Amino acid sequence: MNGNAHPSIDHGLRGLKLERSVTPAQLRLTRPIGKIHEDHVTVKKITCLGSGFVGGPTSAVTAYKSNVEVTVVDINEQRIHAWQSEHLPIYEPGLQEIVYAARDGITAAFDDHTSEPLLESKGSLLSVIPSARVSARGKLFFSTEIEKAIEEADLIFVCVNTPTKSTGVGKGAAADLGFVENATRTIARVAKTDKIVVEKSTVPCKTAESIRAILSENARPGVRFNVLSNPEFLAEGTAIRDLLHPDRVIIGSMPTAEGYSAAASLVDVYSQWVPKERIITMNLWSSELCKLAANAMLAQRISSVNALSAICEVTGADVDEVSYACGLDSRIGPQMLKAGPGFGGSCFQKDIFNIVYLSESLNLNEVADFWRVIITMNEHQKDRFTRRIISCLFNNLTNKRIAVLGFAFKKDTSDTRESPAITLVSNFVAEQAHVAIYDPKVTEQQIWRELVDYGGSLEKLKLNVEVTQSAYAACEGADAVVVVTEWDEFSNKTKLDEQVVLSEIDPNQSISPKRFDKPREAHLPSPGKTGFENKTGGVTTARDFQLTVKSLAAEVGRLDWARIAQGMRKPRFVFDGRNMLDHQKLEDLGFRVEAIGKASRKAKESGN
Ligand SMILES: NC(=O)C1=CN([C@@H]2O[C@H](COP(=O)(O)OP(=O)(O)OC[C@H]3O[C@@H](n4cnc5c(N)ncnc54)[C@H](O)[C@@H]3O)[C@@H](O)[C@H]2O)C=CC1
Ligand SMILES: O=C(O)[C@H]1O[C@H](OP(=O)(O)OP(=O)(O)OC[C@H]2O[C@@H](n3ccc(=O)[nH]c3=O)[C@H](O)[C@@H]2O)[C@H](O)[C@@H](O)[C@@H]1O
Repeated sequence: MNGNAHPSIDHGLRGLKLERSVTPAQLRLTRPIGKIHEDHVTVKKITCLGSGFVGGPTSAVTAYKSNVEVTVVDINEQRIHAWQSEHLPIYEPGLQEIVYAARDGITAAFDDHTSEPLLESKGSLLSVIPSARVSARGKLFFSTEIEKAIEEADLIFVCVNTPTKSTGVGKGAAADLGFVENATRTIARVAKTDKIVVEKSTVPCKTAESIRAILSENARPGVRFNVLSNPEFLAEGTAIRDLLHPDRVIIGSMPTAEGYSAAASLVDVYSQWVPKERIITMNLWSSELCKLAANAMLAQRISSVNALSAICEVTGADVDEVSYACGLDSRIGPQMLKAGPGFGGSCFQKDIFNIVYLSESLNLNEVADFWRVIITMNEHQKDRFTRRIISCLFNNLTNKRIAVLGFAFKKDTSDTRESPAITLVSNFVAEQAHVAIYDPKVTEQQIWRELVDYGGSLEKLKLNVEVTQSAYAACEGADAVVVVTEWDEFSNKTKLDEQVVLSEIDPNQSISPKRFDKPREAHLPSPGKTGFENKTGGVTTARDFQLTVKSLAAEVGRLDWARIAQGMRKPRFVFDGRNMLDHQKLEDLGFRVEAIGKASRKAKESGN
């Protein structure tokens, strides 16, 4: 066997003809994880370094679903204290329920049939069932004692941040690996027994080589480390679902007996809740690169559809119809084709820069240019949206009040990193508008922090920006409402539409909740014939779907757009940055609606 190849991959691919008819699923099945290493350590205790958007939810689900005890530590003690409390430091649907179960032993608030948390988009079920607390202790711990937690663990997840470098060589492009290096050095210094070190943070290809070097050079005598790559693919807002039902789990190891043995130990942990055919083993460098590759490809789809949205706005084509039609091609698929104000979040931009920098370092300049255009397009989308707003508002924003609905980079998360809202608000302020911001989950402090980081002093910002506690307060007296984040509560689509969808469903049929998100009822595929798979690739039962719809129907506080209309200055503009609103209904209420990827009123009036 080739000494550099992983046997499980070689076994699978040897003799396999890669014809178009070979589906990814078939390819996966050719990599039998069961064959990897019989003789390996059974993991009893995991320590996770980093309690952020990945470390927290990943640890909670691991503790909840497996028989392993998980301790999460962080250099940010405040964050750990929040994880130990009733007010978790991040918002993610279902997270609170899973943490309460795994940390405190609470057993209620779970679906009787699936044993999964009943996910709600508003509030926590636990608030209505305080008596659900039981005395049994959970398997999830949050601690500030980093060294003790490292010492006790068999396996260590490294889930620390890897932001884009802001100074020095590679500034603005290369990943800052300082946090990974510090974490690695702490492990090397503290560990008194052998450890499996799992790189979960997203890192440039070949980082595991540096981690291995630091660990082996600094290890105490007799202590051995095994480094694995196990990138995380969860998306914020659906993190719990993604962790419970991942499309795939990737585990990269060194092509040595020790490497395979370490991989087998981690496979054992995941196989307690992930089907074996979804756990893929491969070499370390493929594993590191496939994470960057997945993000770059996903971001590329969004920039592609956003580029098309610009053409739609001028021609009168409708971007929702175009992307829906493209998504029906099974080779393209329906996900990540929603036009918007530009992608945000902590990873897409950072990881594309990462690939750009890697390509340039390898003297692959055309390759670097190819990936860089995705970011250029993203910036262009935010700029285009700003210009459209200015143009509609008679080329003048001075002293006009703009209500910005949503500040998080997407719905169902409190995360604001790289949110398009930051750029849009800053652009409006530069035009001397008065901006009123409302977001249901982002704190006022966080909004100020982002705006100050983007540029500007807090004192000056406060002259032109206010953060309100309700959407109505933000919209009162406004000249325009700009919907930036697609929070369900901003929707004016009736629950009746949802019930119609529900009534079409045969309860015995396996269907997907995703169709619920389709932009128009007329676009819904006929139930049971074509049903989309959900993001995790799994389908859910009609019963689960009905539960989802029921909990949505029970949701309180959808915006009353008639009330908003009453308080606004005329003409009343709504800029729908997410194509989430029923435009006809808004127009009936006297709004002028402009939306991404839809012909502007001006273009329509001039007959385009
Ligand atoms: N946010 C996301 O949706 C996803 C992020 N990732 C990747 O996962 C990694 C972590 O991302 P997030 O959780 O979003 O970052 P985050 O910034 O929310 O959390 C990272 C945490 O690590 C802590 N930390 C830093 N150095 C430490 C050390 N030496 N010991 C203990 N704790 C330490 C920080 O204080 C921070 O709380 C990044 O590489 C990111 O690219 C991967 C998939 C999804
Ligand atoms: O490495 C990461 O951090 C993660 O990055 C993304 O997850 P995330 O950034 O949390 O959220 P996405 O749902 O991918 O959305 C990213 C941005 O794209 C935008 N988007 C998404 C989908 C779409 O169709 N259109 C669109 O504009 C969202 O509004 C958001 O601003 C990937 O989806 C995850 O698989 C990956 O693990």
